[in-house]
Amino acid sequence: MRNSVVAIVGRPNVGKSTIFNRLVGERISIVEDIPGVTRDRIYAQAEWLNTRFNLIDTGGIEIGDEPLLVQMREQAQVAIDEADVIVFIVNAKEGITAADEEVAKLLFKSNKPVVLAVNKVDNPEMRAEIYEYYSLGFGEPFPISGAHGLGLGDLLDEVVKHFPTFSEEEEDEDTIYFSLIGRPNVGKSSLVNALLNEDRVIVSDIEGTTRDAIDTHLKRDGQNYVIIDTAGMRKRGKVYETTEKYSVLRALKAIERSDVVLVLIDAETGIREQDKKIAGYAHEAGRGIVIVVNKWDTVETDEKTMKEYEEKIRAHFQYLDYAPIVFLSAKTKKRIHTLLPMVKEASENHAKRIATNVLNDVIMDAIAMNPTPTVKGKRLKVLYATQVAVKPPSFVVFVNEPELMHFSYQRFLENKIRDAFGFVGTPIKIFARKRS
Ligand SMILES: Nc1nc2c(ncn2[C@@H]2O[C@H](COP(=O)(O)OP(=O)(O)OP(=O)(O)O)[C@@H](O)[C@H]2O)c(=O)[nH]1
Ligand SMILES: Nc1nc2c(ncn2[C@@H]2O[C@H](COP(=O)(O)OP(=O)(O)OP(=O)(O)O)[C@@H](O)[C@H]2O)c(=O)[nH]1
Repeated sequence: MRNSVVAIVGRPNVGKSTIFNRLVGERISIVEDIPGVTRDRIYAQAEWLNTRFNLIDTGGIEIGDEPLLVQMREQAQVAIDEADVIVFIVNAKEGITAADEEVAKLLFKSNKPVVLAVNKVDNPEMRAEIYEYYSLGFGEPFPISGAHGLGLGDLLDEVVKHFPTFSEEEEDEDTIYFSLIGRPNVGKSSLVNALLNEDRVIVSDIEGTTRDAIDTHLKRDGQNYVIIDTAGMRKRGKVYETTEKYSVLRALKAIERSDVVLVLIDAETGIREQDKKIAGYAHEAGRGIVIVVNKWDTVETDEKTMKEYEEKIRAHFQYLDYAPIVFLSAKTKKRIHTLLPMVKEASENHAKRIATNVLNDVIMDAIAMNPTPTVKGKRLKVLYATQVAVKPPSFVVFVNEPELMHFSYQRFLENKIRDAFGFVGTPIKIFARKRS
């Protein structure tokens, strides 16, 4: 089941980023610090009343040096195309401007649910002034103050009311959903085509669950696969679709629905900053990951090349140490046949459950080998561990004092779990919880 998507739209300086950060703030600060990922983000997960949703700050999508009105039209269009609910923000200190009216017109025509928020209403006296905003045609305006965190609860209550309901059957448990992400030109479409040509049994191209996402079905060795959003990958045209931020946004949506994400790297041009950013998102989302080095045909190879390239990747993507690397060529189809089995393995590991008794045997052996650390005279005691979730496999380790579980010891336990159960291709999560 996918999360609903909420997009924030409004003129520059109305407070979009302030509100975005308020709504997702805590989540952003708890995620691991992966270089380039947390900075200037326009997309994040948020939660309200136990409902998770994805939030887009369209203000972060800047389209070259187009004039303001064009920028705003494009941003509104992103919201209309991508979101289930749009939060339209205006500035109480400035009243309704011509640009507000222009955007309002576009949003109005789209028939998407729009919730109007009047920002910078920093004190109760100002609430009386919000009535002029009824004229924008979106019903009751919600007075908020992003800076002071006022009115956001009422606003979210209204937003959540408009979420569509998604049926659970949308996704088939026995099918492996995967997506290909990577910089423009790394060969995503070529690789999809290569996979399809190799497998004659293409079921069909059917309309995906999200608007204009086309899922491609294929079957190989009795296993069903769906490649997500291959249409989105091919689509080009609208001005905003050529911006880097927007292509990241597209990748994020595909990641959201994937069991496994193929992170493509171009062997010809090497690893770039943007590769790390994209891979970081996939890791953060907790999906299975396979790193694919495409265009391997362009590299002069001897017996050491692959090993050296692998070391380079490991150094650049340290947090992806669990991801297998496949070197191939979409063009010559060299080693293409190794890809789907790898995707399958990653997917199986991503969904794997370990019985509690077996898990505890491994943990206790690990502790016997490398006793728990002592911090300021207090020793960490591990009582027992249990797997609490799959996709990705998540473990809770019950301990006397969670603060005594140092990062390095947690890492040690993670490695032991990996050694014992072989979680190739999937991140795993470990949480220390108090139990006396
Ligand atoms: N008084 C007041 N100021 C606010 C409030 N919310 C945001 N601001 C201020 O408004 C200015 C613009 O806020 P941003 O969040 O950067 O606005 P934005 O819409 O993301 O702007 P762009 O990135 O240019 O599109 C900043 O100086 C904020 O501190 C608020 O509720 N009250
Ligand atoms: N030599 C070589 N060229 C390749 C390979 N795979 C793709 N290419 C070429 O790389 C270029 C880009 O390939 P695409 O498949 O369009 O790349 P993409 O990632 O889908 O690109 P965008 O749609 O822009 O995101 C094309 O000219 C391909 O022919 C490969 O394995 N070897």
